[in-house]
Amino acid sequence: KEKVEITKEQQALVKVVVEAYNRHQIPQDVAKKLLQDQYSAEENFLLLTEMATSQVQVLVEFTKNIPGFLSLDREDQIALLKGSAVEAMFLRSAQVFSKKMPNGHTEVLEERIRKSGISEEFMTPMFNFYKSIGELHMVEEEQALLTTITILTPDRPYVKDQQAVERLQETILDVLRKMCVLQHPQDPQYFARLLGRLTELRTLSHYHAEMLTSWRVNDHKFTPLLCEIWDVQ
Ligand SMILES: CCOC(=O)[C@H]1CN(C(=O)c2ccc(F)c(F)c2)CC(C)(C)c2c1[nH]c1ccccc21
Repeated sequence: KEKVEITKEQQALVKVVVEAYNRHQIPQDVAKKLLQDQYSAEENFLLLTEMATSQVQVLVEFTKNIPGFLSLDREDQIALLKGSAVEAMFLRSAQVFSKKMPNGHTEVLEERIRKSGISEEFMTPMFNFYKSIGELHMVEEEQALLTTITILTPDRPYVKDQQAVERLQETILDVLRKMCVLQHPQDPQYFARLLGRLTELRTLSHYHAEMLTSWRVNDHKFTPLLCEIWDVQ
């Protein structure tokens, strides 16, 4: 039985990433606002765009704290951010959605999200993904490292030095794999299941591109930052 142990520098790496991840939490107040009152679809949509805009700002701040990220080529940093923004949004959404809420709140939240002018066809895969993330009961280290792995995906469009990104991603994958073995000794497949979620995430981000076209049709407004990061208009 191979003795799995996390080295001192790996512990330091996890500490930096988790602290950054927790420091850059989305203010939960948007979710609370959505839960508070019954708004119109337009108001719900506006709340969601506010939530997405602040999440992008949070994402940029978070990536600066990923060890090695700022030493990557500047244009590659942008390519990684742009390429992972939607996936990071859905990962964060899933984490917000699967947070323990007073009973009945999750259903209300789901119903409010459904009534925000988004076509029904995207809701099913989206909520299925949230459920599959929720079922993993990830600890915050796993959430932070999984988000980091998503950001450090080497094969995003326009990334020039993929090897440099791969080296960084491998460092994170290695410590996450060890943590999963230590954290879930009874479930040797846990690490594989975590990575399987990243595949589901990519599918969701394809749906998101289609969602955008349907929103444009109903002339929904987006913030300049969202237009930039989501390639809208
Ligand atoms: C963490 C940042 O996440 C977002 O901003 C998501 C939030 N999304 C959620 O399902 C969601 C999850 C938990 C909540 F508590 C909540 F309130 C929403 C997904 C989506 C509906 C597709 C969306 C978001 N922003 C938009 C802007 C315009 C249109 C659509 C969205």
